[in-house]
Amino acid sequence: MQESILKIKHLSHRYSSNWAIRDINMEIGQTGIVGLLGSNGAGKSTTMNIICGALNQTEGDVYINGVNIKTNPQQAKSNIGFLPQNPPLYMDFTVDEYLNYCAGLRLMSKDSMKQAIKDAKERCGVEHFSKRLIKNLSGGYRQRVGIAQAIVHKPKLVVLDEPTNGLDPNQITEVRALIKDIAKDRAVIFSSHVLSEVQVLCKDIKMIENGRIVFADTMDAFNNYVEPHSLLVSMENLPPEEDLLRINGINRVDTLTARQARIYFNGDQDITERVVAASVENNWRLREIVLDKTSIDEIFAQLSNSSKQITNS
Ligand SMILES: Nc1ncnc2c1ncn2[C@@H]1O[C@H](COP(=O)(O)OP(=O)(O)OP(=O)(O)O)[C@@H](O)[C@H]1O
Repeated sequence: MQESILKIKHLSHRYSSNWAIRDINMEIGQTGIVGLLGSNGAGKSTTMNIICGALNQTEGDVYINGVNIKTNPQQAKSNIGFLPQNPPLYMDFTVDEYLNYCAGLRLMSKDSMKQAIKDAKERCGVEHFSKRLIKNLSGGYRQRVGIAQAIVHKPKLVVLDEPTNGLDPNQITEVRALIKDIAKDRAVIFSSHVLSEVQVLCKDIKMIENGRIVFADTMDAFNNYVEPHSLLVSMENLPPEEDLLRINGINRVDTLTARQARIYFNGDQDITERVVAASVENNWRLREIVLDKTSIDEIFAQLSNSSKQITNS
């Protein structure tokens, strides 16, 4: 079996007296995108900084392609590309100067550097700005340059800390497409506090809250978990609860007002169609039907409270 590109064992970190992360375990494969989702202060940056060797952990181990980053940092880091939350861009460098400098830091040979920089620029769509000063690029293009420095040495693992933060909607779409593209032939782990972003990009999700992993599974499993199980209806002729309970799949009804009820169902999303059909058939005069979507804050609260520690990754 192929070695996982990233393995984290019992990772904990304490800043002075406060634990920022506690007992984090995870393992990710050689390709695909993994999303690290967490609210502000959850511990995403701390985890990523340790994975990339930018911060020395208090406890636990991180292996990059089987190599322990603490005991063998140079070899482990050769397989990592990192875009920190505040990209380390030099505003007075041109794109070419900056990427040359970064390739040098990666100890690339002069011979391989030229082609590698050309490849990274092409991949990130910045080749036409090669001679432009970074300070004269838009936010989206600066982020592309940040990603180009993270892939210039062709690492097997790319770590991106909130890569779309602060970008406008078009730039976000472009950077997401770029992330998808670079993940075709390597593993990418990126952090975000935006659930929809993780949903559109990732095959696996790790949710971190208060420094602990509270959910780790596939995106499909997560979507199942957060699927709505209740809906709100408003009807001119709201029927008695027992009539609504006769609709297949409904297991509870709370009448809220003379015209409004909350209906609980078994998770089968076709329920809305059946409610609409029953309403038409019985002249209940449906005015509104809304699925109760769980907000990201509620999901975090639920997962943190139930301490759902799934570590089957
Ligand atoms: N250098 C530091 N010294 C002391 N405490 C820190 C330091 N860096 C982070 N923390 C604390 O550690 C916890 C985790 O922070 P971290 O930056 O890892 O979270 P995050 O999920 O990346 O949040 P954000 O999205 O706001 O960056 C927070 O409580 C934060 O205040």
